[in-house]
Amino acid sequence: MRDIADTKQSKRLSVRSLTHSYGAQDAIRDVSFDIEAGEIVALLGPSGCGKSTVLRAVAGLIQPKAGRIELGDEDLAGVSARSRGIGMVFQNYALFPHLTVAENVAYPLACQKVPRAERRARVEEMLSLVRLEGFANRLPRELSGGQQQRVAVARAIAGRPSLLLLDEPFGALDRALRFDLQVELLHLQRTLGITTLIVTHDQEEAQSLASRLVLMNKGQVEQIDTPMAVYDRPSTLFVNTFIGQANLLRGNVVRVDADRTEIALADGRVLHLPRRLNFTPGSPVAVTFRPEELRLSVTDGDAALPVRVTVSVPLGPSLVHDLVLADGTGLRASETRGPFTLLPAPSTTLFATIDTARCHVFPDAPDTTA
Ligand SMILES: Nc1ncnc2c1ncn2[C@@H]1O[C@H](COP(=O)(O)OP(=O)(O)OP(=O)(O)O)[C@@H](O)[C@H]1O
Repeated sequence: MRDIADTKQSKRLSVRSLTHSYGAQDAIRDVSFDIEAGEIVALLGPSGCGKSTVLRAVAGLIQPKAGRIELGDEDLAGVSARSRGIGMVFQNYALFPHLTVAENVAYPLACQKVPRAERRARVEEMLSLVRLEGFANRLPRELSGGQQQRVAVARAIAGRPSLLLLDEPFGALDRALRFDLQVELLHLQRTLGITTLIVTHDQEEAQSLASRLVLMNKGQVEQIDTPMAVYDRPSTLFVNTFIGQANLLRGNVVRVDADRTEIALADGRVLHLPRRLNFTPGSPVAVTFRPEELRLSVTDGDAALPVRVTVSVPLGPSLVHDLVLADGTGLRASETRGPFTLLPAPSTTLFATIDTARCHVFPDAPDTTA
């Protein structure tokens, strides 16, 4: 372990204005982000948003139409995939089926012409890192899915890459195993300090592994921030609705004062937000708020919205309520469950108050909706 940790040569990855198209349609446009040496960053976004295209370009598997990729001080434009010093683990990046576990892990070392004795020592070290010491002579088909992915990780890091690329590495595994492997990967990544880019469409995976997220939508970057910042301070409506759960109400700005903004909702009720927002009166807006930012009461209040309970579900320590407004708009509220919390009966009418200090407001143009 000390051997590899001491000789790590993690490098900073810099991606600038990366653009690529397959045929006439742009797959990614003007994508820029950096990963500091030793950092783990997740590319996150819905299916088809261009995550794998970015990864393939970084790996050297496709030649991007425009943009610049640098690893350390080196521009990767003219560097072949093999010579980039990058380790890769893909969801379906199959192990060589006819080679044993040890031979699979040794493969990149053989390509690098590492002497046989050193190769053997390195394979042992890698298998111990991924906790597969006793499995060296097995064939891949004699391993479980999780064990196979561990071998794939061992193979990817055996060549001491300066960058590790992971594309949905645990996508094929069940939830519990996925979690175990995520924890192991995080430990491994921290031990070795390898600069890592992970692609996933699973936001929990991204949030639990990465120090920063690159949120992509329709081929473009929407926000780059820490997991907490993208949740608390989403910069676009897409990010707000993609990360975590968000309720959405449409309305129009009716008045903007120095310290408050009034928004008329579709049903005529007016929300008073305790801050000045940068909208002109008349602007159509989308108001969003998390389920935990909606408070329910049995009595009507000043700015409360009457809601009908569809269903209330206890989820561990929380109680989640699905609600519907008179115009049919669905809302979700969640509250911490106490020993005396009662489940409201379906169809009960309650009054919902939005935490207007915490809700977000975005321009409501068709192209900003998720
Ligand atoms: N080889 C290809 N030929 C043509 N179009 C492609 C090719 N690969 C990807 N695309 C298209 O480019 C866009 C981006 O695809 P990409 O695979 O990068 O998305 P993704 O975010 O990784 O999706 P997923 O999460 O489903 O893997 C999509 O519209 C996809 O259909």
